Amino acid sequence: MAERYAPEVLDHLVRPRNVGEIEANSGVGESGDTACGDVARFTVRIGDGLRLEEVRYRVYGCAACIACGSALAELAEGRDLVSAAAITKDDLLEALGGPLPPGKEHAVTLVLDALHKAFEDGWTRDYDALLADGGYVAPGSGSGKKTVVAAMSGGVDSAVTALLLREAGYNVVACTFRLHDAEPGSRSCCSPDTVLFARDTAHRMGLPHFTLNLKELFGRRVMRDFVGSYAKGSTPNPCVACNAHVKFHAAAYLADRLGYEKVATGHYARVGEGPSLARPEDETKDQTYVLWPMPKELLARTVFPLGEHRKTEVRAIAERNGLAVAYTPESQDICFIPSGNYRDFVGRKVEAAPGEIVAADGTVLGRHAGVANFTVGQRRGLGVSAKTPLYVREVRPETRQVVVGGREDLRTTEILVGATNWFLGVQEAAFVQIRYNGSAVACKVAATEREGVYRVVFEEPVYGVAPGQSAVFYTHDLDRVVGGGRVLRKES
Ligand SMILES: Nc1ncnc2c1ncn2[C@@H]1O[C@H](COP(=O)(O)OP(=O)(O)OP(=O)(O)O)[C@@H](O)[C@H]1O
Repeated sequence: MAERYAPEVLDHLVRPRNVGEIEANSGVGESGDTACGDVARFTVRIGDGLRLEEVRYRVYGCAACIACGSALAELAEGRDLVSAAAITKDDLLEALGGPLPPGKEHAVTLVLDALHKAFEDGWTRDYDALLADGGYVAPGSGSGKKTVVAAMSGGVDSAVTALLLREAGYNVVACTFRLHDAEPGSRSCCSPDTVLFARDTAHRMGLPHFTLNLKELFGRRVMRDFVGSYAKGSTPNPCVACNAHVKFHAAAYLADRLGYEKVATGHYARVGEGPSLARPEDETKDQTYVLWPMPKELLARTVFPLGEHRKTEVRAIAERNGLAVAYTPESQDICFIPSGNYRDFVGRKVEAAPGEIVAADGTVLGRHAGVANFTVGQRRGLGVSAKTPLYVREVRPETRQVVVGGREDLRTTEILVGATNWFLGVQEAAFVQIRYNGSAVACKVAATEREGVYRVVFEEPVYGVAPGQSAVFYTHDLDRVVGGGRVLRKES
């Protein structure tokens, strides 16, 4: 650690480069806050070929921050965007003649973050197409180069994904999505600290990194749907909604803007012929169930490197390569509810309207505070006592009734499935899986007179199937996903 500023730092202080603000800019980024005393603001102008024509900075803070801002602006200007996104803390320190004195290292993080936020702002300004209702599905650039945008959450799976792709000879750009405002102090994938951590991880691997702000899209397509589903008496799966509308579209959007061909995530799945979705090597981590709604055009340009690996190997790869993410815990079920208490989360968003708890014959057994607290198959928290265990059979939001019954009443032998997405021909569907960790049961699938709606008859009964759940169909060898859809309400 240096005891005093290097001559290069002093030079930047005496002759600061690129100070100012670009009026007609392509992106603005600010980091720090006046409470801690240091604020850095970068403006960038991006020209043809994604070249950083101009980079300007302003810093309100200590000498180290000012010198770092000046050095970073000078380093970045004139580069192409991808190369600027790969500038590391060490690159910046090298430009400043070596390490900063103790207590000043934060300056490097501050200015890099402000520059990256300017890039983030630039992408955000331009993605009306991404926010459009149909989502963003490009045909793939097919430039012939091995190029890939790897979605990096800050966890071990996506870090190893990027590493494996780099080792396989791809030009990799890592990107992290801000999906929601993480609850303060949480280790969620979207907390500001996690974005910094993901960027740091990418940079340590020598990879450029971008952040995309997808809060609006995620709020609209995932969180609103999540809350709305409970209020409508149906059971949502936010990971499914995110894969249907957000993650892959965003990665493909960035890939298209960069002229990159492929997109990758750290999901445990394979891309089979067709293309179709195939089960991964590690059956204990199989994520094909939540990937069914991926548009086929996007699957065609997707790589899942972890499909060939077991989780234990993935951690070992991370460890061998000295990645700090090697020991990160498994991510929680729902990324925007780190506490896991989704009833509480929904309860804060939906105005509760009380109603009746009834038996199938209409007998009133009790009262409840709101239908959003119930889901089919639920046993706990009914507030009704009976000699034999009671379960929620049905939620009727229109009459605010929750219908309960015994376990046998949950027995289901047939369902209707809509909003389907098929990778292979429907006739190949031989098994269906109704829950993420459930097992697949043999079934027969037939089209109905309603377009896009299928009748699925189970060969053995399934208990507690809720409307809104995903029904995912597999081939007779159980290896490939034929397609999937959402379970419809009986009367719909
Ligand atoms: N906020 C995010 N930004 C970028 N990519 C993300 C984000 N969240 C998830 N992903 C991508 O989706 C993949 C699957 O997400 P999931 O939430 O299942 O995480 P995971 O299996 O715990 O993976 P990881 O260990 O990488 O966090 C991740 O591996 C990553 O590629």
